[in-house]
Amino acid sequence: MIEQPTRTRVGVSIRQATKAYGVFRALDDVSLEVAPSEFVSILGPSGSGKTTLLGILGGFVHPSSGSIWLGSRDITFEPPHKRDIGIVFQNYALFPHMSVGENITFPLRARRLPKSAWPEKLKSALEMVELSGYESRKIHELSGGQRQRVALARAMIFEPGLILMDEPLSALDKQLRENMQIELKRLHKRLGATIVYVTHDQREALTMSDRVAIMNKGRLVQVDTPERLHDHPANAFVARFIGEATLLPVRRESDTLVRLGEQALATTHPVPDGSDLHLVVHSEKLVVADGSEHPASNRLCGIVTDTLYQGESIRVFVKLNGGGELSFRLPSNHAGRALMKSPGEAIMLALHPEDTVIVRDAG
Ligand SMILES: Nc1ncnc2c1ncn2[C@@H]1O[C@H](COP(=O)(O)OP(=O)(O)OP(=O)(O)O)[C@@H](O)[C@H]1O
Repeated sequence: MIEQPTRTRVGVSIRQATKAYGVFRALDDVSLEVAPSEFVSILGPSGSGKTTLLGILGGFVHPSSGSIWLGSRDITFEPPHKRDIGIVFQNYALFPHMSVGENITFPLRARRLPKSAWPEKLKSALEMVELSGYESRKIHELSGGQRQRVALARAMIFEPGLILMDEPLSALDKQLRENMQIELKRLHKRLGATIVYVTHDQREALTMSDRVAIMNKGRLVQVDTPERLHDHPANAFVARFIGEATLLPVRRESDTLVRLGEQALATTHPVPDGSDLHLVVHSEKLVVADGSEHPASNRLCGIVTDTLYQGESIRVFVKLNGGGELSFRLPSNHAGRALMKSPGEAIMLALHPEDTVIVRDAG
């Protein structure tokens, strides 16, 4: 394994960037600071502006206003090849007629680095992605995961200050994709490169990133650690987008109390002001109330409407007595099955006040 101590670790700063196409704003006043060595994912629904944001970082899209900084350098008007940025695309964009070695050293050729410096750089790039000995192979002789690693080595060989990735794993099957997520995360830890990663897969973003930036309609809605995003979404849009959550309308009673129908629910988190409030119920935070739950837990009563076997878990759908529906999961093991109810049976669920999260509507 090779460390790359020579790598310049720089942060990137997007300042009040807007991209307008006529009256439509693909990006609307977006500011984002990515720290040196940080891994930040951009996550959002289709058309929310992720690729546009990556494009203005890479220099393929010119912002209508605002500026882009790489460390202390204003790169807003620099062409892509002068930006010191490595890019990995979804389809890898490898040259099929070239060998692995020729593909990886391509950026050195493009940058006119003396040929005498290539072998050493190629050797460490191959070691970095664990493909030593593959330099003569043709691209079509590689697996999807290996191709992805070649693309990564090619993006990293010139030691760029910033690496941009646009859905780089989306063409891989589920198993390989999950392995590559872990591999990429390890690689990032080892190399300390600054990475901005676009994905529409929330699980991928939560798994890999130091922070995730959630986009909607050209704007950043929340930029936070995966844990904060999941457990403390800024609003109903983020709550619906992250994790498996049901949102139920509630009324504010006090700073620590809301009402769901006639049922009072306590929370340890300050209840936001306003009349458009929702309780965020993540299925994994609900437990069947069987006496073993925390005594301060909120209780939700209802009738089981359906059960769905999903391999590692059983998803149980419940119609609440006060109106509203939600689902929760039981592990598909002996203990889980012991708590199972059949459709038509009454059930009581417990939700700890710390897991009782209230958000405002997206607004
Ligand atoms: N050249 C263009 N002219 C006009 N509108 C554009 C142009 N490029 C992008 N857009 C619009 O800007 C919005 C954001 O597009 P963008 O490609 O950044 O979204 P995205 O979040 O990457 O979506 P996806 O996940 O589908 O790739 C979309 O509504 C798109 O139609």
